[in-house]
Amino acid sequence: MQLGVIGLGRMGRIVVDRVLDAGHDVVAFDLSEEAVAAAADAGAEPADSVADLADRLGDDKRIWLMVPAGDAVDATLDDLDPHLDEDDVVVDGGNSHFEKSVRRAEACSAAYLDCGTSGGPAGAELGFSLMIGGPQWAYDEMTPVFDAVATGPDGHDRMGESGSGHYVKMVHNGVEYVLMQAYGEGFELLAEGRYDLDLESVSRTWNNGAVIRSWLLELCEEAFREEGTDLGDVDDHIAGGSTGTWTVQEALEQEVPVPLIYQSLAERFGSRADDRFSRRLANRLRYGFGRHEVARKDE
Ligand SMILES: NC(=O)C1=CN([C@@H]2O[C@H](COP(=O)(O)OP(=O)(O)OC[C@H]3O[C@@H](n4cnc5c(N)ncnc54)[C@H](O)[C@@H]3O)[C@@H](O)[C@H]2O)C=CC1
Ligand SMILES: O=C(CO)[C@H](O)[C@H](O)COP(=O)(O)O
Repeated sequence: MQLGVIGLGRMGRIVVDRVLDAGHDVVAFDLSEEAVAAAADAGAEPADSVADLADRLGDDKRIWLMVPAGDAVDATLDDLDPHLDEDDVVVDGGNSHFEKSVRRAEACSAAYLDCGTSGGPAGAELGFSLMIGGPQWAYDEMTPVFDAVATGPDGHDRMGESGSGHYVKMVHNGVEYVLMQAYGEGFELLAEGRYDLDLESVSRTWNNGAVIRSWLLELCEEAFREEGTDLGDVDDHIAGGSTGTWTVQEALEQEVPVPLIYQSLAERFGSRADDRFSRRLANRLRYGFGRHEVARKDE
């Protein structure tokens, strides 16, 4: 099969390499000329625009988008659409909002598959977990590519109709936030608690047979090994949060209680301010109701 890949960053480059390794052909485009040149060095055919990529693919185009979610997806689809027809297939492998994917599928001249991708850069060797939504025929058509990009045939499946792939990935990310928060709280208690513990040793021991072993726990072990048991100079600021926000918004709309996911998201937001208004007000209110001394900033 011949696959066009648009977006050759951390994730798109892995798609290129794994598809080439499986014996398929790849035509590659990115706004970054360096990224295109690097993909060409790896064996892909370089394209210098979206239109050029489409021309090089010929009939029955199979195209994988791995650009940042949002405007970049729409801009790419705007450029691509005049070159597409109903026999073509476009996969969006990024973290797009599922409702946008539904709208894009309706507007796209080709069959459109929304594909939640999990595994991060470690997927270069292991392969990804792929959660796919959209027409069955298009999923079947792309199966050789999904087999190559995923861990194998069990590493991908069609979740259902359009939007369902990105919906499942959105919830996956909400779960990811909670697991990170749970490990974080446990290790914080161990770090601040009664015993002088080596947290790399704790996580390594837990990773070997414990009920709570997992890949995220392996990444905790790696973090303590590389940063030290006190995490060295790693800041207490957590970036990101869009997919967790969408999960909470959807849970509110569906009236499904997800307190742990919300709490984990709130912890992220809280990490971005050292000077919380709510804490300052609570400090002052204790004076109001109890005449407790107000701690002042210059004290
Ligand atoms: N990094 C990760 O661990 C994961 C990322 N994702 C998702 O995969 C998508 C890609 O992520 P990364 O590869 O990490 O991002 P990245 O920032 O490493 O790469 C994005 C690439 O897209 C290119 N690009 C941007 N706009 C473009 C356009 N209009 N046309 C062509 N190329 C364009 C950039 O030049 C860059 O090379 C995002 O939606 C992200 O949320 C999903 C799962 C895991
Ligand atoms: O999807 C992912 C992992 O599964 C990506 O790493 C994503 O970039 C995480 O973003 P955020 O922390 O903002 O939710």
